[in-house]
Amino acid sequence: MPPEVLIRAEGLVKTFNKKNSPPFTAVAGVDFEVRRGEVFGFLGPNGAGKSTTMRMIGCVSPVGGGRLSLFGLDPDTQGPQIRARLGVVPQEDTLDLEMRVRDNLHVYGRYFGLPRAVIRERAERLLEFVQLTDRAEDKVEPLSGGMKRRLTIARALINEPEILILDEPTTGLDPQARHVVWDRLYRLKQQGTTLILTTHYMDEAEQLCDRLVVMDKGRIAAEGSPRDLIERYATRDVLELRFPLGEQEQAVEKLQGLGERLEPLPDRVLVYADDGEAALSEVSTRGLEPVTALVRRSTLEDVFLHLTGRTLVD
Ligand SMILES: Nc1ncnc2c1ncn2[C@@H]1O[C@H](COP(=O)(O)OP(=O)(O)OP(=O)(O)O)[C@@H](O)[C@H]1O
Repeated sequence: MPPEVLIRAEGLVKTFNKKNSPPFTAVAGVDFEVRRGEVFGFLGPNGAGKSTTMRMIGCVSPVGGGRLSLFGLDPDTQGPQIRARLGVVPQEDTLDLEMRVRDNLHVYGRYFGLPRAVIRERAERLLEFVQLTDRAEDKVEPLSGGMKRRLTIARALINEPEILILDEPTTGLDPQARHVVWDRLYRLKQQGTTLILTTHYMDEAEQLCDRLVVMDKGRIAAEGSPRDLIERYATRDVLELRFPLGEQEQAVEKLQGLGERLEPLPDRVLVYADDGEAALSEVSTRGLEPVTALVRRSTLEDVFLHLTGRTLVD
């Protein structure tokens, strides 16, 4: 049996009316399905419409047009029933900084109307899960960014949600803290929780997502697994060449026809070729002397560049 579809969006739209300016469409008709047990990602740069889409999924912002259903329910009329089955980790931490770590979980449990004994048991289990047991009695304020993010994740799990929604879960964290968060999210997936996340980090999308949509300017540019997308929209290798100041334009002329595609960026030229090493030796055959030359595998960043002509992080 194919996995159950938990979220279905068809032609989903969100338009904001702003004073003294024309209406702005942040989400311009997107279609996607999220299946039980998968990690589904929205990858795109700032302003692509990811958070706006998440807010509609989280039933905190009304659907502006098209259709959206979660668990077969309608967010317009059945928001509370849906919210009871969701966990939400917003982009900005909204923890109570003056409160102790453990109390942040207890307050949330009471918000969901859970019995005290259940809250106590779950809070301890979740603190253990996010590795904050030894900080349970501390105030939230002095915790590191990574700890706060983990506590927000624990808080979002207090109602044992079927779907956990994470809006940019590791933005602003240092590399080590990001890896700890990724590890916990991976564990949740193994335990069967469906995860939806937004990110503008291609490494995060590649590490975590089973499937993702590439979003740009309110639209979906492509959909698939990270591997599918790379196979479909990029070559196996990329050769990155940097030339002395002012010499790139001339070099690009000499590079014409090399590999499948050339992508001149302000500070370097990308040569898309399945065999990067062979392309590199052709560079010197053509009499070019780059300052640096690097052969690497294609990533989702290359997919995004191909689809939109821009890099993910400006
Ligand atoms: N309440 C609002 N009123 C007016 N415009 C809005 C509102 N919310 C979002 N927008 C606009 O909609 C566009 C999409 O924003 P959104 O936050 O969904 O993008 P995003 O892909 O999540 O990017 P980010 O990574 O910056 O959160 C932006 O241009 C934003 O300014």
